[in-house]
Amino acid sequence: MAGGGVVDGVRRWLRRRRGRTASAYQPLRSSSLARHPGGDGGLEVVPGPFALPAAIRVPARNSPPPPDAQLRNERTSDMEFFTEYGEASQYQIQEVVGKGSYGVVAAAVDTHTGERVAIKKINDVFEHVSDAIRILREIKVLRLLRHPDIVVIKHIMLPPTRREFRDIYVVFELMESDLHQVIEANHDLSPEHHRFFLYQLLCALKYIHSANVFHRDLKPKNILANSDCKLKICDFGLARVAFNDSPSTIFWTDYVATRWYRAPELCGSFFSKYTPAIDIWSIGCIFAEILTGRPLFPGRNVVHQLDLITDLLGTPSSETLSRIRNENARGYLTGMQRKHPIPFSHKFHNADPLALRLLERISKLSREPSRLPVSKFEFEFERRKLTKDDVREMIYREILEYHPQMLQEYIRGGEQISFLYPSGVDRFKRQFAHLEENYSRGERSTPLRRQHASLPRERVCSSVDSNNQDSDNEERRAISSIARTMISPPRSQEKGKNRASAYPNGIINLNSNPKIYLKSASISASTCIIRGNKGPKENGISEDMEEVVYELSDNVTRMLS
Ligand SMILES: Nc1ncnc2c1ncn2[C@@H]1O[C@H](COP(=O)(O)OP(=O)(O)OP(=O)(O)O)[C@@H](O)[C@H]1O
Repeated sequence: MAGGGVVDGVRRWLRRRRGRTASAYQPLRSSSLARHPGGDGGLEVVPGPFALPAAIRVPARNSPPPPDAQLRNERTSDMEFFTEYGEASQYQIQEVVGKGSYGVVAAAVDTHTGERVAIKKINDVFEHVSDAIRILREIKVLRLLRHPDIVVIKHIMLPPTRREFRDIYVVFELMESDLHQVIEANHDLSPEHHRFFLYQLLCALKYIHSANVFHRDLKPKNILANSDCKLKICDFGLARVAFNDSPSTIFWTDYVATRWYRAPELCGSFFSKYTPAIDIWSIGCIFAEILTGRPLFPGRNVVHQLDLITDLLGTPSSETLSRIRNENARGYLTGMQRKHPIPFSHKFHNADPLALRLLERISKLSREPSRLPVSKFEFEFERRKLTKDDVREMIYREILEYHPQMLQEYIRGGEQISFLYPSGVDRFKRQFAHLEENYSRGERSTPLRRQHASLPRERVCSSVDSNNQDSDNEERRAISSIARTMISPPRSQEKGKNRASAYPNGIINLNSNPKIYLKSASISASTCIIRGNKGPKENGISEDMEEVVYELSDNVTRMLS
């Protein structure tokens, strides 16, 4: 879909530059770019086309005072108490390193490996269903997208209870800073830095888009950075999965992605269908900011945003205008005084001409290979109206992905598993509260308000992808996951029963309450999958089954709405 051709373009640019200024390059310091994990868990070899540029400055973090004595004592006693179980004593929290509207992020040490990690605490996850869905989406996407240029979730702490938990603690690899701060702190970035940053961003984007995912909120603050110039894309809370190639209507009414990096078609719902070009646009804006040190289109509102974009790129052609669905947007742009594009060499005086050629090409959609789309079953929840309990169950199921033994028990239908594995969350809560207090004092900051997440509902006409063979295992896991978690089983049938057996042979009573129908649909799919190894695809699910599940889902959605 996106990024592939542009990545090739960057490689060519790098090679040409290398030919010209070979002496300026140092030997490769890292081979991390050389091997990218594929979506199927394998490795794809990507040529590392250039050496790493010089280290960059990353602003120092404020270090709050060490925890007080009481906390130290609690920590010691907690550690002793939990040593036997591993989980809770595994991380020693050190300092708060960031705050977003969804959580506080602290640096910590994994005492098992000595590695430093970042732990994000998300409070009151279920206060609003839309926030909880955003978090579910983010942890799911990050579990499925594994790439050196995308931040990795290493672990998620086990909540103390399955049905009542409210906070979650997600353990990420620790990064030193983000691109926003890097741009602010480094006014002397070299062309080598520009290229290396862009290369990493495009590699990540190629991978994200080929998995059929749109990030939708790319901006410098959502790109984590290290002083060795390593970048990693984070914050997938607004990401969406494009399920197939057929038309999909996306309602963007409450879309809240940062305006400055927003593609023009999102400044007033121009079209009914959007493409990965929205992310390519954001990357173009970010790249321009890397080149100049200033945001390219710092619009004060949506109308001002369109003014700034057309000031540089000119007013759209009448052909483009005629495709704009939204009358207000079309009217505004049609009535705008005609503007001609400004040559990029005038706007970016000192930039490498090859970089500018690339920047001009970034809005082209045509070079977008696709491969290994993520399973649509993983994101089947996007098509439903979910209750808090539904989302809680799904998040719990996601968390179990990081607790394999418990996952096995969960799949077998065990209910009392948490007794065996005490959660470390209570201790974390106290430590975070302490650190946050100091962090806020040091920063004189007030807690950020959560922006209510965009929750555009997508209507997708299902069609079966033909190139999904590599993700068969993922599909099976996903369907199995839906079966277990999409909707909790009726309370009356929960205790001590194997859930699949509550619906023998997958027979569904169409006269029952629609919610039960929904549950039945999921469970019958699971039953089929569990027994489905005898089917035509050895380890896969049949395409018919996909359609059956979707048809059932659609029926239920209609019945519920
Ligand atoms: N893995 C990490 N390593 C180091 N710092 C991090 C990491 N993840 C996040 N941070 C820091 O914490 C801040 C908040 O994190 P994040 O953006 O994930 O929170 P959020 O609540 O989703 O934010 P937003 O309000 O943008 O949605 C980031 O801006 C970054 O500075």
